[in-house]
Amino acid sequence: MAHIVELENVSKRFVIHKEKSLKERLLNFRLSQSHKEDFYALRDVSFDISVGESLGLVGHNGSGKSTLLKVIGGILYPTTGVVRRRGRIAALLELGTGFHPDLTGRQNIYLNGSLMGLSRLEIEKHLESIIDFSGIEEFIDTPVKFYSSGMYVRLAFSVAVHSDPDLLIIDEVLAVGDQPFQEKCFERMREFQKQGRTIVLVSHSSEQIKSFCDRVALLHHGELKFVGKTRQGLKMLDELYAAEQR
Ligand SMILES: Nc1ncnc2c1ncn2[C@@H]1O[C@H](COP(=O)(O)OP(=O)(O)OP(=O)(O)O)[C@@H](O)[C@H]1O
Repeated sequence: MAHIVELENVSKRFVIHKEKSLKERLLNFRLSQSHKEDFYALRDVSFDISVGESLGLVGHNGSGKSTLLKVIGGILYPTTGVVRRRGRIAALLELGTGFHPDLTGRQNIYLNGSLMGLSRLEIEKHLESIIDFSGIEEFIDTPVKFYSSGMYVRLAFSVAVHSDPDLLIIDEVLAVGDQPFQEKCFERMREFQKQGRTIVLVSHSSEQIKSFCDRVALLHHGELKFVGKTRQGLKMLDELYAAEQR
């Protein structure tokens, strides 16, 4: 089957700042209070995502899921390794990504839509439908800095699904939407599945992953531990969690 994304030995390094203890400062005869350290959020991750599949990305807090989504979506460059992707991508990442706080909801539809690859004409064509799906027409001319997190997600999801993506990337964000809106989103995502589009979903809800994903990729401390059948991956995730609790 054709691949929409190929990841080859992808690593992502961040530089983190650490406070020195007083002892360390005295022993090193240095007065600076912090030092820099390399931290690998992803290590040597390789796998492919096939056209039309729904892949769940699972792992504990801090395991590298959001970082990997950003690398897949082209928002972050990998430090080493190669990412190949095809088609139009719509990414729903951390709240507020791709939005300007001082602009209104309506203005942000133009901003966000163009970031997702829509022309002004295409945005105008879908404008009413985007506003309608979001269910926040009353606040559409209010600056988004006054939006609740649920309102942000409503607008962001609506723009994303109207951008005609080949690959839809969704980080945890849907969790902040209320139950009826979440159901509406999953309904729309199921339509996407039927149309043969590809979806990558991060969720801490095993039920959501089980009911929605054909396969899962399991990250643990930045390393890919498993890619394959959803039930098997979720079982491994539980085992890793149990091992860490011991
Ligand atoms: N810009 C950054 N600078 C430094 N460290 C970062 C940066 N972004 C992420 N990290 C670190 O990389 C690690 C992985 O973060 P990431 O957000 O990808 O995890 P996650 O699996 O999505 O976690 P969660 O389930 O809690 O959302 C974490 O330790 C995080 O602190």
